[in-house]
Amino acid sequence: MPPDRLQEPARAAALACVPDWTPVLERDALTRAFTFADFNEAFGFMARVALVAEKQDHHPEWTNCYRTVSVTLTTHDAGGLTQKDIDLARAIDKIAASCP
Ligand SMILES: C[C@H](O)[C@H](O)[C@H]1CNC2=NC(N)=NC(=O)C2=N1
Repeated sequence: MPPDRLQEPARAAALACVPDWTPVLERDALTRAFTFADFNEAFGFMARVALVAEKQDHHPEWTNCYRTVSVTLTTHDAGGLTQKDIDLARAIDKIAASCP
């Protein structure tokens, strides 16, 4: 059973928890870019996020160009944003905050 898409007013409250992420309205997704000191740090971030994504069974759409990792989150099974995206975004923010 896919999780329910976030609807107002819960959607606004959920988005307030991830203020550094930008809504992608045409996809009902969230996106954020992270830039690190070098490629090694960027890849280390990705490795840590990958483990959390697997644990949450919720996976990012992402690209990496040298020091930058661009992450987009949406719930494919639901066709839009769910609480799983918010939870993963917050986990990703914590990982990024702990990187040098
Ligand atoms: C079978 C497995 O639980 C599902 O395919 C999970 C895997 N990871 C996922 N990740 C994301 N972003 N959206 C999903 O709907 C999703 N579904």
